[in-house]
Amino acid sequence: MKKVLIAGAAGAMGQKAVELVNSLPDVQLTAVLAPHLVAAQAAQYHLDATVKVYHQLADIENGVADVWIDFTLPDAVYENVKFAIQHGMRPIVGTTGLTDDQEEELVQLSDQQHLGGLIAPNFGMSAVLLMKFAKEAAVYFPDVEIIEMHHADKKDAPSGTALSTAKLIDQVREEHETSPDEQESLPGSRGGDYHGIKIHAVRLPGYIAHEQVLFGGAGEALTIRQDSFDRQSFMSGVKVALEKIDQLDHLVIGLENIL
Ligand SMILES: NC(=O)C1=CN([C@@H]2O[C@H](COP(=O)(O)OP(=O)(O)OC[C@H]3O[C@@H](n4cnc5c(N)ncnc54)[C@H](OP(=O)(O)O)[C@@H]3O)[C@@H](O)[C@H]2O)C=CC1
Ligand SMILES: O=C(O)C1=N[C@H](C(=O)O)C[C@H](O)C1
Repeated sequence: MKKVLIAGAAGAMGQKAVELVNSLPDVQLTAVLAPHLVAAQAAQYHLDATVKVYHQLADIENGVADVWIDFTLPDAVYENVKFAIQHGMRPIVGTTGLTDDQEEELVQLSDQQHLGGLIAPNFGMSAVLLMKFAKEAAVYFPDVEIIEMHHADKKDAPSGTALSTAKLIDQVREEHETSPDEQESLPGSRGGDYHGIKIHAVRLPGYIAHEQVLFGGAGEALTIRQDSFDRQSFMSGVKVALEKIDQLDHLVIGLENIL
């Protein structure tokens, strides 16, 4: 039986992860890290009496779990995952906002500890396919912009998925000039800029997680779009990660690399 700790168990994604782990026969939820969850709320969050509730990293006991699932916040994820690896727990990380340097440090640390894991900016199949198709299209359409749309509570911008999409496109598209004399009469109007790829982040109630990649060519355009209408859409990816985690001998970046 694989023992699992969920960090961020009281959050929107953490609650879905608790439901998933509770539904699987060969894994057991043994602990959660949830800073503000009090004992009286445990049942409401589907945590049975055997689940240990920790409020801070320092309290977590050795051996409490084999796997660390992280759906927390951009400013917490690095310390959490470092702690997990240092204490022998294989990380499955959905939290976005890790910098390239932090990701690299965690990969090195997991190599030193001979511990595999996964960091995935998106566990949804539609987003994984969108990124794959966008990378393919960018070879033929180097002019591209990204629009991501999320719920109003999202803390980070742009989304991890949008940033990953831009990085994948950047790997394949040919060097080319963007309009050098462009001027913004309202600062920020043209969006964020990743190596010349504009990223626009929309935050509105009613949305969950959506992305469009717009390619423009001479007299034609191509739009690739994905929509996550429900957070359940991310759970099939987390389930695959749980199934494969023991076979990973490296900290893998991207769900597509374990499918
Ligand atoms: N990879 C993927 O497929 C997906 C990734 N995400 C990402 O997952 C992350 C979480 O999203 P979401 O669930 O919507 O966010 P929420 O704000 O709903 O939940 C975040 C949770 O993290 C908890 N938390 C805050 N600080 C810490 C800490 N230091 N240690 C442990 N827990 C902490 C919060 O607890 P409290 O409120 O008590 O402070 C809260 O319950 C985001 O980065 C988001 O981008 C989201 C969807 C899909
Ligand atoms: O915060 C979210 O909701 C999501 N975050 C991830 C991201 O930043 O890409 C994945 C998905 O877009 C939902």
